[in-house]
Amino acid sequence: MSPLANHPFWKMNGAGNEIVVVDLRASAHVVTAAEARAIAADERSRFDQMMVLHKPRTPGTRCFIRIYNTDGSFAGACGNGTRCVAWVLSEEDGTESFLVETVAGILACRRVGPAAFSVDMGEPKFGWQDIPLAEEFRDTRAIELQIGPIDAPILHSPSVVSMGNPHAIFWVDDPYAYDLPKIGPMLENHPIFPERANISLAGVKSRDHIVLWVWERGVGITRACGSAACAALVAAARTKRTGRAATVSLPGGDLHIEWRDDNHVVMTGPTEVEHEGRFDPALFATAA
Ligand SMILES: N[C@@H](CCC[C@H](N)C(=O)O)C(=O)O
Repeated sequence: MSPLANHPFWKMNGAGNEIVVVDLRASAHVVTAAEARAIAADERSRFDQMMVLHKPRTPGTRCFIRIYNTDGSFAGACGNGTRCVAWVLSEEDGTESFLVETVAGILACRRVGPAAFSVDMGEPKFGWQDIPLAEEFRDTRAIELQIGPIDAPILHSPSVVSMGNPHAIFWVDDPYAYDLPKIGPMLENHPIFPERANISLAGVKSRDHIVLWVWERGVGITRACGSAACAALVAAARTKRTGRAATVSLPGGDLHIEWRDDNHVVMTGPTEVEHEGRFDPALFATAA
């Protein structure tokens, strides 16, 4: 039987981003990529990201979180998923402010409504080696990358940012005017991104409003991406397109992003529980 069977499980979403939370704090098991893919492949547990809770690694934190994409790959950050974890932890003991940890660092979570949370997503990184990129670019506000005919590119000159995971943001008038399902995977897997990248089309509507459509690394098109919303706001502010706070409108809903003067990026948004229970052992009859 799978080591995940009978452990607590929540099927949730964060602004439409499909999230599964699994509580393995009572287990030493580390979910394999094959197990993650099997879970994502079953309608009862399909996800864009799976957030697996492990025992805390750092005193003062509630848990260490491993983040898996649909394809079984690891991710360093997941804003929408972290808000869903925050809901689980707040419901567990009634607290409304606490710390969690991912490979990207320690994140402060705060309940701001019955189903709304703010997460300090940490500090953005802009160095070409931090994104990472395969070659040096001194100004990551706009790098030399384009797609389409050389003399009439479809998209070009993206900003790149790391929020603990790699993001490329292309600036366009109408994000939905592009065939992102077709161009997304070409850009995700472009050799300039040695760890692949999340690809966003961003339409700046005002100094405090961005419309965003995202092709996520290891997933595809999603209805929302919290770390992409953070990356887009930071990149927009760096390039003087917006101020340091904005509403980011994604297909699944709005997120509020603030890039504070202490360089931390705070994301605020909704969570929703779709169903919860314990992992069904039969689900893993097929898992390798
Ligand atoms: N949807 C997430 C992003 C998850 C990770 C991303 N696909 C990656 O591989 O970096 C979010 O809300 O941030």
